[in-house]
Amino acid sequence: MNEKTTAGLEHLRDLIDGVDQQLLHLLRKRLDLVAQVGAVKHSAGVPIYAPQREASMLAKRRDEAQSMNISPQLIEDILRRLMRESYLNEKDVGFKQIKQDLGHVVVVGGQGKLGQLFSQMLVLSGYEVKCIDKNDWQDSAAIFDGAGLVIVTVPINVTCEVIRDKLTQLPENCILADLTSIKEAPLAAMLAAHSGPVVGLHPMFGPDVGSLAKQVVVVCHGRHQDAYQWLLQQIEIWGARIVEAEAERHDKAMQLVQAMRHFSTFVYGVNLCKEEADIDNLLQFSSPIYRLELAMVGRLFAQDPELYADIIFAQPGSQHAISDYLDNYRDALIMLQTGNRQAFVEQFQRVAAWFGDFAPQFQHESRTMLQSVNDMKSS
Ligand SMILES: C=C(O[C@@H]1C=C(C(=O)O)C=C[C@H]1O)C(=O)O
Repeated sequence: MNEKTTAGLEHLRDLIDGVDQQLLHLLRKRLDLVAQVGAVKHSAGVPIYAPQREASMLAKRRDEAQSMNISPQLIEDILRRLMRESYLNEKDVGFKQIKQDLGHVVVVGGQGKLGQLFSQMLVLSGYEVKCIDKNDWQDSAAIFDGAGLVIVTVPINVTCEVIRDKLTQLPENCILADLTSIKEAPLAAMLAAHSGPVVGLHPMFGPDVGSLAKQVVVVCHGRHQDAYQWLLQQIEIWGARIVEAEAERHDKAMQLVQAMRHFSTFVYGVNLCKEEADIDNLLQFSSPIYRLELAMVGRLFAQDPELYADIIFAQPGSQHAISDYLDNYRDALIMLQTGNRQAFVEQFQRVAAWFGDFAPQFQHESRTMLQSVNDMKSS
């Protein structure tokens, strides 16, 4: 490389640094505005996440980008990342308290990670929260006295037992709710233990989410919906979307969405371990999709085995879903063993037709994810 070109390059790089610094100032300005939005939302009780505003803003910026000869996807990516930052910043000012005269909240299992997250959100919304953990039952009568809401978030395998044995003496108008990832049995146990308002909740996220914006909370109605409607509204203010479901259908879906999926991820990990796969080496040869897949498998093993055992063992019906999967795996293996390439292709086409429009939609979505996996590489 000759001197002159290098000097030219250095000059351009200085200009780029200058533009990036301007970008930083603009980002600061945007974050300050978002903080103001957060304060206004807090006092008005407006949800942190505003999907319509986001959609219309993205559409306008995409159009403008197009007319400036900038890729619309580029501005969309940048704005989506900024909006994620906004949710975290808006959270700092706290949330409007929807129910002023509730009395306190008791979180049963308050030391668990999900219990801590919900306690934090409730405290950020002005509620007084008391926790009960497994060693605190001797004081429970005093803790429950005057409670307006009791949230049960203990391991699945003891949930029904705790409800049945410990939650029969709650104040009459107190709301009893649970956060268990299965719903039918805990809901029935709550309805039997308590004659006041009852609601089953299933937050469809782990405790490591930075914000509840865009997350889903499944609601299975129990009794006296009018009495706990404010709680659903409060959760919406935190940014989450409420999805109503019937307990039995929810549990059936969980056999596929959770039990079978986590189980196959578990087996994938077992297989890598038994094969003594060299992860460093695999990563070197990995495409972004493989890296993403490995990350999804690896992240399971960074978490609590008890939690996954609970989820997988929670419903007897999950065995059938998992065993059907094994049958399909075996059938597919037979195609391979018998060299039946044609059968493979035909099966593939059948499944593709069954996915229908979802297949291209998923391809599109995953492309963006894969690109960000690639962006994260630093060598
Ligand atoms: C800033 C707001 O809150 C959120 C963040 C947005 C942003 O960063 O642009 C847009 C919509 C909301 O989901 C708002 O409501 O305007």
